[in-house]
Amino acid sequence: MPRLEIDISAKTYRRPDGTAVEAVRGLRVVLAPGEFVCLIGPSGCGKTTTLRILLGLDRAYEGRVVPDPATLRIGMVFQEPRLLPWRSVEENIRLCMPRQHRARPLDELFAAFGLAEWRGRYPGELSLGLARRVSLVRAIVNGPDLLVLDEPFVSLDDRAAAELRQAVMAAVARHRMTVVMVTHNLREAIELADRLVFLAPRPTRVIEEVALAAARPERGPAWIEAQRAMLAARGATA
Ligand SMILES: Nc1ncnc2c1ncn2[C@@H]1O[C@H](COP(=O)(O)OP(=O)(O)OP(=O)(O)O)[C@@H](O)[C@H]1O
Repeated sequence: MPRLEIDISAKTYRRPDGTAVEAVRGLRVVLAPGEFVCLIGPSGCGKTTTLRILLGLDRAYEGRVVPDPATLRIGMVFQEPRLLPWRSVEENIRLCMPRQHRARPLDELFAAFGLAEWRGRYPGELSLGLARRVSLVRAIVNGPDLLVLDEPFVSLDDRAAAELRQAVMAAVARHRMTVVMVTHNLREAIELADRLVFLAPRPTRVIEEVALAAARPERGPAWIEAQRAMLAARGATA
């Protein structure tokens, strides 16, 4: 994975009545290879718009993403796990693998993510936390260059969110990839990210960047709370 540059000088939507909605203006984020960056911003500021541009789903903007998203292998975890309901957990994962690799053993992968006992089950039998974990494994099974997580912990209870954070850490430890996560939750961002990028209200841009140097396993609750309090005192908000 090379260095990733997201440079959006302007993104404007047109409402059906012709009026303009300026979603992004002058947003620039540069990610080092293997870096984990969290985008934190208020509701409606333009986070989804930025992710859609990063994923190559929206090309109607001024600016550029380098390298072109079309040339990258990207794994994506949406809030909605988007699993095929008529396929088992294992089939959901194998179906997104290249045909020539589909038969490869996945026992170790399922075990590493606590999914061994769930591989034969169907999405309708899974809790939201488990379904997102399956969606995470599906996103990384082919070794992406870039992993994009859109509010992955929203609507989970504390335990399910903690288990999913462990799974994200396991994914990052197992496979070196650049990660972009969008979140409203400052604590979760502090627990996981190498760098926090705070976004302004719409039209969004970067207002502050904070590097977090501590190794992830050393980020206990007291450390996370101290960082959060320090950022809150400086006026950085989620
Ligand atoms: N297709 C569209 N047409 C017009 N306006 C749009 C369109 N899509 C998004 N917007 C507006 O652009 C702004 C940014 O939207 P976006 O979904 O990117 O924000 P967000 O930060 O992801 O929001 P949230 O935190 O609620 O998920 C919002 O004001 C939204 O109403």
